[in-house]
Amino acid sequence: MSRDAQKKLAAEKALEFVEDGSVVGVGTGSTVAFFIDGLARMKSRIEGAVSSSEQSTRQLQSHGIPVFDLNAVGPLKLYVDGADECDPYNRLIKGGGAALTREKIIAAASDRFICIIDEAKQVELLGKFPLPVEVIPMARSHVARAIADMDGLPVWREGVVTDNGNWILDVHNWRIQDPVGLEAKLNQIVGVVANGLFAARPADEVVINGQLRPLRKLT
Ligand SMILES: O=C[C@H](O)[C@H](O)[C@H](O)COP(=O)(O)O
Repeated sequence: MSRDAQKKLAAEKALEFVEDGSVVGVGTGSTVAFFIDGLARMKSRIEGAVSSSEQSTRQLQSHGIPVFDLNAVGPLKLYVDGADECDPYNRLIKGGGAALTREKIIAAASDRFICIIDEAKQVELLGKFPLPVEVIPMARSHVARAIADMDGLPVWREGVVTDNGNWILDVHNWRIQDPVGLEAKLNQIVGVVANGLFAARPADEVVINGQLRPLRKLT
């Protein structure tokens, strides 16, 4: 099956968990684009969506799906989003599309986070995909030096400005043994807005090959 077919299959499975009358949290990316197209088919059954990016907002609105401010709707029952990497414990690297901060906010504000991926995103250890870190522009060099001190190799994603007006450093060279620890450590660097590790709040379920994989507890 092609990667696009796998993405579509995952998106279609996630649609089964959208409740009538609900406001759905919507992520960003090529996998979520299939989910939004599916959501359009059932738009009369939902109240609307909270969007994690300008890109997703445009797609939702082009289908006539109302987009709400998170502050106006409170905690969400369901958030659906893709990922760049996923480990066996549903911990993720996200932010390949620079939407990590808003994605993390919506994931935190949702009861249930279903992550939709294709097989190529599955890894044993996170870090082959460079870890995106959103930084306040004036702090770029400061944050880069702090990351270099942690043996990371930060590369500025030049030309990219996030929806929040910030910049992205992509960190190469890390094989991430302790995702929860690294996520917290990066958040301590002054000038970091958010990092693309979703480990403290992993996905509750991952949809892969059309199957829902529940959270596997760390022993
Ligand atoms: O910033 C972007 C998001 O974290 C996406 O969820 C992630 O990059 C996966 O995108 P795609 O479904 O296009 O591979």
